[in-house]
Amino acid sequence: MFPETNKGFSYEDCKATSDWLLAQTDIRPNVGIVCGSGLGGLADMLKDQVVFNYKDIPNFPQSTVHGHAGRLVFGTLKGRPCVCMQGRFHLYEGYPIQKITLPMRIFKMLGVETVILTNAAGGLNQDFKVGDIMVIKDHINMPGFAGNNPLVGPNDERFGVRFPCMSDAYDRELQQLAVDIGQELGYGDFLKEGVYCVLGGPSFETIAECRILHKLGADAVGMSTVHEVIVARHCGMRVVALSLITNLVVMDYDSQEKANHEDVLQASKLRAGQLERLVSTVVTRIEPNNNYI
Ligand SMILES: O=P(O)(O)O[C@H]1O[C@H](CO)[C@@H](O)[C@H]1O
Ligand code: HPA
Repeated sequence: MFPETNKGFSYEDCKATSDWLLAQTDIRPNVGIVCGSGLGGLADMLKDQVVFNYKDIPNFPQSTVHGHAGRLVFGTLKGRPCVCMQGRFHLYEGYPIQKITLPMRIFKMLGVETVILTNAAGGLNQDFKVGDIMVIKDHINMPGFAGNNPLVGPNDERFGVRFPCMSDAYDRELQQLAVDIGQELGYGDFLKEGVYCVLGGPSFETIAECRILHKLGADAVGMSTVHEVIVARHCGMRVVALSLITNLVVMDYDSQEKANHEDVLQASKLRAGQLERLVSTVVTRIEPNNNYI
């Protein structure tokens, strides 16, 4: 009934991968972190590291994008066991959508309860500046409008329900926690909240496309995160996601600005340290019993 490419990985495939990982480390993470473009330094914060190259992990795709190292790092952050993807997968790399989101199901099987995702994104909101950190409160899944959703294909109820709710995709308490911590750290001037819109990429948006996205209510645009969030929510993990605004999109035909990935990576360096501090503080305030301190 479903074409071969939509079948994704079975529960047993995912279990084989997570068992393979668990057999090689004593760390039992309850927080999973995904590093966006140029934000791989987040993984370097982990102590007592056990590192796996993606190429060595059964069933894992390979990272092909500059700024995504391709390593799964287990470790502790101020004593809290974590696992961190130093490099994620994107639709435009050519992998089936079920493959780019496979790590979320592996996270779940490793024992992860909370996923913290980061990304580099283009700012659509006219009040945003390069270097702003946006706490994502909602998303627009553009590829999903055309049926490109990671949950397409047979549904295995052991992962989650056939029709998962997405109106609560971004955990409100965790959002508030991120905002509160941002304020405490003195980030008020560059801490924003908003809606992230995902496109397939890899071409950046045209001026007309940016204008539409802005009119639709998106504050930032990128090529990731949303697919991972859908799969993470499907299997019941809580999600908080942060966009680093690395460029302002071009909305004006008189502008000479041109988006490019090297500038994105360069700009992510500006705030990488502060973003790392925000994420690590969020991690230390999440209790294993899912309460916040
Ligand atoms: O979303 P992350 O992985 O941070 O990467 C962003 O940066 C790349 C474009 O420069 C795209 O892949 C976009 O999605
Ligand atoms: O302007 C952008 N568009 C899409 N993805 C991005 N990732 C960083 N910046 C951008």
